[in-house]
Amino acid sequence: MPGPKACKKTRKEWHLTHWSKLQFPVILLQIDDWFKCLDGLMEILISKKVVLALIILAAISFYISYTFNTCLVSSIAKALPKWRHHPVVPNDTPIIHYHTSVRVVPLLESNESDISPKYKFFREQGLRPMRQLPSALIIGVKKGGTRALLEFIRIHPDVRAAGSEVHFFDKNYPRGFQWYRQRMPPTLEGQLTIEKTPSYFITKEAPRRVQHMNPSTKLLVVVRDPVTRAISDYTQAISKKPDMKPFDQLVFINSTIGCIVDTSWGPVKLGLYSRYLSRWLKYFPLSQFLFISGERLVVDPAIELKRVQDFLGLKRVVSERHFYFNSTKGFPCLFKSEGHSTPHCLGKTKGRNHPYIDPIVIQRLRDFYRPFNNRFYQMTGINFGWA
Ligand SMILES: Nc1ncnc2c1ncn2[C@@H]1O[C@H](COP(=O)(O)OS(=O)(=O)O)[C@@H](OP(=O)(O)O)[C@H]1O
Repeated sequence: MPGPKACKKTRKEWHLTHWSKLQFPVILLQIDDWFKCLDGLMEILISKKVVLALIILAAISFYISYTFNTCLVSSIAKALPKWRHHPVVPNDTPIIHYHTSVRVVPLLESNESDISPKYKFFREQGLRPMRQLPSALIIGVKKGGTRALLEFIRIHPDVRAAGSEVHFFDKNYPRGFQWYRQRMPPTLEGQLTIEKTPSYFITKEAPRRVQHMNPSTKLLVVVRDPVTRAISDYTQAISKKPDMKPFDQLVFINSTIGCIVDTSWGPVKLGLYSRYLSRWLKYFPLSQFLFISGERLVVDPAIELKRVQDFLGLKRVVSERHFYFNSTKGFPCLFKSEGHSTPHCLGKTKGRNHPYIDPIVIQRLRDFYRPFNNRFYQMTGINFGWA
């Protein structure tokens, strides 16, 4: 049995005594013996050479990890500005759906603002809607029934419309066509984009500008008896400015009832349809216009919608079954539409009560408009029957 001095032997001796004991009969090995020899083992491990080797090893591994991280950070930094300078995904970038727990969100262009069911449907089908410039415009006339027409035609599954008036061809033209296109809803191939801004009809530059966008643009004009149109226009104006003078004072020069009609007053001037139309006809053939009767749109919307669908080359989808007459409102309303799944009418700014106007004033206005109306009937080939 080795005594306490056994492990104070030289390393050579230790190898001789203990390694030989490991390789040969284990019986010879005594637990006591091993405890005492641990000291010897430690002595070897903490010898100077081992410590030096460990320091070198640590230094090498630190250098490798530092170099790797620096390269990684610099390559990310190089890539970042590219994302910043190209914020818009081209329109033909496919929308990818991954069925994993990670939600993939289109990084650069978001169509999330358009939450209409038609749009959601496209996305669910993996289709790629794109924004297009309108191929049809409701250009007028103000207070003719343009909102009703837009809301009725957009029930059609192949029609998508800009919700609010964009005023591109009158006020926003300097912003450019790219800006205009971005205001349009996304559509699929075969779907038609439509926009309505009634002031286009009376804007001098609009015909040339629309032609510049697309000479085959289809133009829809909802017209209404210019006398009731003028009263409707006045009703809207006084609702915003209650201290306005009465209609019969504004409609005549010098406020003298029955005297000369003031054609410089907006509500009167806008009813001179033939004048405005002749401007448009310098840029577009008559075949590119569809004139819709504002009166018939109230009495029988389905008939007018049939004409509109035919003119736009659409399947006849919108029909009688989409409308009901709301006797409280006094106007046709919709059972459902793009934005509502329940029956609803147009807003309360549509179908306002008109103020009482002296019948003499009305007759005077009718006489005034007659020659202009006849001219308009001749130009369009349609007798709208305004008395
Ligand atoms: N279904 C239905 N519901 C409500 N109102 C209807 C409808 N169909 C046509 N109209 C008539 O539309 C008139 C408003 O015309 P616009 O939408 O062209 O007005 S605007 O120029 O956009 O302000 C509006 O004019 P007012 O009656 O003077 O308010 C209505 O007569």
